[in-house]
Amino acid sequence: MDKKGQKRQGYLSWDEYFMGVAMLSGMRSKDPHSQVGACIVSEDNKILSMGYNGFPKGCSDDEFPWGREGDPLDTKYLYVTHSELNAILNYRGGSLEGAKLYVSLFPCNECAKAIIQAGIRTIVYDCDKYADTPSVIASKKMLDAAGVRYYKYNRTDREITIKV
Ligand SMILES: Nc1nc(=O)n([C@H]2C[C@H](O)[C@@H](COP(=O)(O)O)O2)cc1CO
Ligand SMILES: [Zn+2]
Repeated sequence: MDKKGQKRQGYLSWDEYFMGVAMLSGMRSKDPHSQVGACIVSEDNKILSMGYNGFPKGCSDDEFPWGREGDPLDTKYLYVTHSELNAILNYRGGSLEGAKLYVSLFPCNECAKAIIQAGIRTIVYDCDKYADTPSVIASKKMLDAAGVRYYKYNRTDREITIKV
C-alpha cells in the first residue's frame, strides 16, 4: 500500500543492483557457452567499472575461435579476456584500493592475481560452477592468503524486465 509522503517500497537492494548490472554487462558477451559479467563498486557504493568476457581490441569476434575443444590455438581459451580482468583494465580513474567486485562467475587464478594486485578487497559472486578445477582452487588459495573476502550472492529471484 502506498503511503503519502513515504518512500517507495520494493526498490532494488545494493546487491541486486550491482549483480544485476554485472549480469547485464555479461549479456554483451559473444561467448556461445559462458557469458560472464563483472561490476566494480567503490566502498561507498559507486560503480567504477564494468566488463564482460571477450577478445581483446582488434581481435575480431568473427575471426578468432569460440570453440572449447581441440588444438588449443583453435579454442577461445588462449585469446579471451575474462570479465573481471576487463573490468579492472577498463577502469581509468586511478586506484581500485578497497573496491568490491560483483561477478557472475567465480574468478579464476589469473583474475585472482589481478584482483589482489589491484587492491580489490571483496568479491560477490553468483555461480561457482568451476569450483573443483585447479584454477578456482588456486584462486581461493591466493584470495585467502591475501585476505580478500568473497561471498556468494544471495539470489532474491526478483525478475527484472527492461524493454529496450
Ligand atoms: N571467472 C571467469 N570469468 C570469465 O570471464 N570467464 C570466461 C572465459 C570464457 O570466455 C568463458 C568460460 O568458458 P567455458 O569454459 O565455460 O566455455 O568465461 C571464465 C571465468 C571462469 O573462471
Ligand atoms: Zn579469470
